[in-house]
Amino acid sequence: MRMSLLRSASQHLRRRRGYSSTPAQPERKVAILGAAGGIGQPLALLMKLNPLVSSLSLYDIAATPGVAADVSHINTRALVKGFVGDDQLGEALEGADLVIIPAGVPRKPGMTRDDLFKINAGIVKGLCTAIATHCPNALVNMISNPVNSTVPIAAEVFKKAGTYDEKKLFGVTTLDVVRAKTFYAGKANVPVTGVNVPVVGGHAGITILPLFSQATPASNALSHEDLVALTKRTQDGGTEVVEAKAGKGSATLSMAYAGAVFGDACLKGLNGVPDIVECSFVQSTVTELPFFASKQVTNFSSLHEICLHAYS
Ligand SMILES: NC(=O)C1=CN([C@@H]2O[C@H](COP(=O)(O)OP(=O)(O)OC[C@H]3O[C@@H](n4cnc5c(N)ncnc54)[C@H](O)[C@@H]3O)[C@@H](O)[C@H]2O)C=CC1
Ligand SMILES: O=C([O-])CC(=O)C(=O)O
Repeated sequence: MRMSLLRSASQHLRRRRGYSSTPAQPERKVAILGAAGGIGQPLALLMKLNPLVSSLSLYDIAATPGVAADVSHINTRALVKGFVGDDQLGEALEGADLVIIPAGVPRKPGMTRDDLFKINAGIVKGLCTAIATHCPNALVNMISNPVNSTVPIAAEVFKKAGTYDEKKLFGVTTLDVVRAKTFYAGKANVPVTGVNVPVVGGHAGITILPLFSQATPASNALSHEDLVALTKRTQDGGTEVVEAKAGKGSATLSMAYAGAVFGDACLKGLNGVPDIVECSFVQSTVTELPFFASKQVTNFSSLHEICLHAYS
């Protein structure tokens, strides 16, 4: 009796967190486009470890079958399939609930994210055209840079195809939040696990605006100079990694972690878990800018219908 009560209480808790293990657990297909890359591979690993994923579709223009074979041996729920080349893109996307896009070239030292625009805009345009055809209802998490431009490009592609739903398109700015939390905890000398810092604006240089005034737990140990230095370090976090990697790309492992955190929040939203809050670069009315990163609460009034409420 005691054991069965404990079991049912634990199942209830898991269901509330979106990790139900009952037969009613929803099937969720996640597709990663650019899955063979520096971000794509560790992101594939992390999504394979996520119990909310039932099907994981790994697509790239290069070498995905090897990555898929490797990840598929891990004994977790998600069934993994690898797809490669233009011909297999449609099959990779068919029925996806969530599409995560880290496809595109990364920066080298001396470049800005805007220098990636020409090549990555074309890649994103092609991939979003296929999403509009094969999984028009999917949530889209855009990682490819420059996020400040690739998200509006994706929106235009979806508008042209007649499938645009602004509540389903997200620029992934979670890495800025991850960095702000880490740097703040270090400076304020508080345990990082309990720290939260909203980051608004965009995902490039001074458009990245960490709101340390709203950080929790609040710290009065930090001087104005500390806050200025923390803000600058968060804004320059990407460049710090690009320079440290000295020509061998930009952040991949921390980005894969951040992408997995944001992807998990989207899946929980789809599963009806209430009040999941993450910052993201979305179509917005918070400022006069058409797109702006701010805190988003994901709620689902019905399956596949996501309602995002921006906080100002
Ligand atoms: N939003 C963010 O916070 C961050 C964004 N990034 C961006 O993510 C992107 C990827 O970075 P990495 O993984 O380091 O680069 P990478 O070069 O290691 O991997 C990119 C992958 O995309 C694939 N690819 C290229 N064109 C494709 C297409 N049309 N369809 C499918 N796959 C395609 C390549 O074959 C490669 O495997 C870059 O644009 C980078 O700037 C990187 C870090 C943080
Ligand atoms: O800096 C870059 O090029 C990659 C990126 O967006 C980041 O690490 O925040």
